[in-house]
Amino acid sequence: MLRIAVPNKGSLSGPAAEMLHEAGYQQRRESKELRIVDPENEVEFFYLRPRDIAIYVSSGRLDIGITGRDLLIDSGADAEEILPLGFARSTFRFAAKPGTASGIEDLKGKTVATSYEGIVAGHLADSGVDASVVHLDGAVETAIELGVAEVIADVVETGTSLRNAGLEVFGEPIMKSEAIVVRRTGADAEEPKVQQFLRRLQGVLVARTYVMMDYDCRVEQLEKAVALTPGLESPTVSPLHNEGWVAVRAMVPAKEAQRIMDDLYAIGARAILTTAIHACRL
Ligand SMILES: Nc1ncnc2c1ncn2[C@@H]1O[C@H](COP(=O)(O)OP(=O)(O)OP(=O)(O)O)[C@@H](O)[C@H]1O
Ligand SMILES: O=P(O)(O)OC[C@H]1O[C@H](OP(=O)(O)OP(=O)(O)O)[C@H](O)[C@@H]1O
Ligand SMILES: [Mg+2]
Repeated sequence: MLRIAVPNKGSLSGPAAEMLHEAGYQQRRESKELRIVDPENEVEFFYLRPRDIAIYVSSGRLDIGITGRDLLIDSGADAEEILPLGFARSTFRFAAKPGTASGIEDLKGKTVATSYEGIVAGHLADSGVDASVVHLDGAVETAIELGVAEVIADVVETGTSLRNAGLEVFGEPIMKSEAIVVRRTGADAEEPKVQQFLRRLQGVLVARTYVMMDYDCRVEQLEKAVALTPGLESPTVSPLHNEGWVAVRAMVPAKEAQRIMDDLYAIGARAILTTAIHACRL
């Protein structure tokens, strides 16, 4: 049975459960459940604090886990990223009152408040900057107003929390994060159960980003049309009853679907349809 760690709370937990559900796995019915078994899929899910997940996985007691890239790096655990999942995207940045600092070199001798001490201490050491780090559990934006630190380092998504606290980011982003799948560093990459789990999640990612497109076009326009819809391997082309016409079917990126439909129409394609993909294996 594959043992998988899933975030039990916070920004990662809802979207992770949704993705697992879309991939055909049973998920817990109420938020207090700590573990569930999905016997049909031979998987056991453990609901853990996102911050702890890389540590459990590195111990080898759990096979894989879903966490944030920033949390993996912060933990320093012996675990590695094997698949990015595209949700909970954020950057990790320094911020301060406007005019306080413009680059990391300005942090010398200052105090930085953060919930991600591992990332910040590592980044300061790599940059050769001598600054103090104070660990806070959350709401670190308030630490400057309350005099605990001159600078903070925190997760930034929309920037609303910083704006509300009258703070501004400075310097280069320390890192970019998103939800990821992790496993113990050097664990068997070919393990069939792990591979099957990853293929299912990849199927969800593709189903979310692609749509299926069908259209009819004249044979003379086929090469131009196929250049607009190259598909993954290559599009399916079938003859139509009307001579001189073919039907074409290909997957296209959902974001580009409307533009591609306009371009196909412009070269004479007709009956252009898109349909959602619910699941797939590539
Ligand atoms: N506003 C946000 N937008 C996108 N990702 C976020 C946001 N806040 C936190 N994250 C991501 O969520 C993960 C942290 O999860 P964690 O549960 O520790 O904190 P949280 O989501 O802020 O929840 P809480 O503060 O309620 O405990 C990190 O990977 C972080 O990058
Ligand atoms: O750029 P934004 O869109 O404002 O998002 C970033 C904020 O979201 C998270 O805070 P959360 O609400 O989880 O509170 P916390 O600081 O207590 O973790 C994070 O710690 C930032 O404060
Ligand atoms: Mg938070």
